[in-house]
Amino acid sequence: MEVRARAPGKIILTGEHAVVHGSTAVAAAIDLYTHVLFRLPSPSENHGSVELELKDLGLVFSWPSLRLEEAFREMGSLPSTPGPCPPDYMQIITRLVRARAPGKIILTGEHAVVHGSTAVAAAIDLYTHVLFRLPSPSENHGSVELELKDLGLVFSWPSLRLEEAFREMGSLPSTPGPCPPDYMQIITRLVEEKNIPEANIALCSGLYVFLYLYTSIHRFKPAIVAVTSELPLGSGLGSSASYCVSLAAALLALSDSISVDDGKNDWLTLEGSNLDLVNKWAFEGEKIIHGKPSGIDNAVSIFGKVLMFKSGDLSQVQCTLPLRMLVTNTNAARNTKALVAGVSNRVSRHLGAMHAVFAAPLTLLAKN
Ligand SMILES: Nc1ncnc2c1ncn2[C@@H]1O[C@H](COP(=O)(O)OP(=O)(O)O)[C@@H](O)[C@H]1O
Ligand SMILES: C[C@@](O)(CCOP(=O)(O)O)CC(=O)O
Repeated sequence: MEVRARAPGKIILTGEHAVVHGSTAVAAAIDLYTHVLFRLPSPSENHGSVELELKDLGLVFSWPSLRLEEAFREMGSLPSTPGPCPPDYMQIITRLVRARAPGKIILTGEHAVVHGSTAVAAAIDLYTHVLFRLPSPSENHGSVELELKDLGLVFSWPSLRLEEAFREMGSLPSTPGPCPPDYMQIITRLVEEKNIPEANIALCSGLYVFLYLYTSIHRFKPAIVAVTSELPLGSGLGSSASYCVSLAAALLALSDSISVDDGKNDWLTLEGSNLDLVNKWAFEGEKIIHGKPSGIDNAVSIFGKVLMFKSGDLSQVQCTLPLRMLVTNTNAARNTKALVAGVSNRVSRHLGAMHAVFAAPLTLLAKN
């Protein structure tokens, strides 16, 4: 069964805007139409979804019928006569996820941990928050938008532009792994197009991470992602890891890769394989920002509490008393990627001396 409908556009000859306030307007239909073709799938199509093809934009959206049924189950009854869209209905339609992940403080073993030594780190109660939402139908939003709220910056890539840019890649990654060089080249180009001022150049790596995670998990689907952080950026408190973790968690929560319980309004704590998946993606993000991270920052941001970490293995440190720490922000700008590379350079020149330095804090730990 198939139905086609069309309806024309209009031109307002006089009274535009005034008409909103009760004045008279004169308008005429024009002979440009929007066409809708609506068809029920044939039995052989084995089609269990509601599919929307926005042909002019080359976009297809599909919602499995079972998914819709599950999402709207909490609504007592669904509207069936024309009326304003009820707010709870709109919330289900727009789909919105908030995720947050904490920063960290490394108590001992910073840098040494990159070279296989043990480090001890604790999560702190300052968070990066990510809000990820799919636009409502009325927003007419054909872009992937990233709002960095604290910095007052908005970056937007039209979905069609992303699709065109990535067309040359055979297949896009969909499981966590290092960003392939040709993928990174395309991402770099997409960020360069934004002409980021020199003062904000450190942000570029955060944008690379965003585009890598977003396109790997959600391809080119239009969406709005807003980031805010309680952490100072680039001050050693792990803002990059908490950015990567909260971003990965928010993106995965609205994907098919992990399922979260929609029914609850409170914060959910991810567990088990879901947590591991977020950790893997976040670590790939950290690699983009830091070059060769140890993985301690994302591990602490993911698992919380106080952790002892060595070459990817971690164990929880039992603390019976609440830890109170006084942290001072020196406001001295630093670049973790360059520092990590600098230490590696020193290790290659003075191996013995550097290993003695790395081992010293552990001797202290062992004595206490
Ligand atoms: N809230 C955020 N918004 C955008 N980018 C962020 C945010 N937090 C961290 N980043 C990214 O992480 C980088 C800071 O990482 P890094 O230099 O390792 O410092 P930190 O010690 O805070 O982790 C920023 O330059 C940016 O690329
Ligand atoms: C220097 C290092 O030990 C920690 C980096 O932490 P931060 O991103 O500067 O907060 C590097 C690492 O462990 O990957």
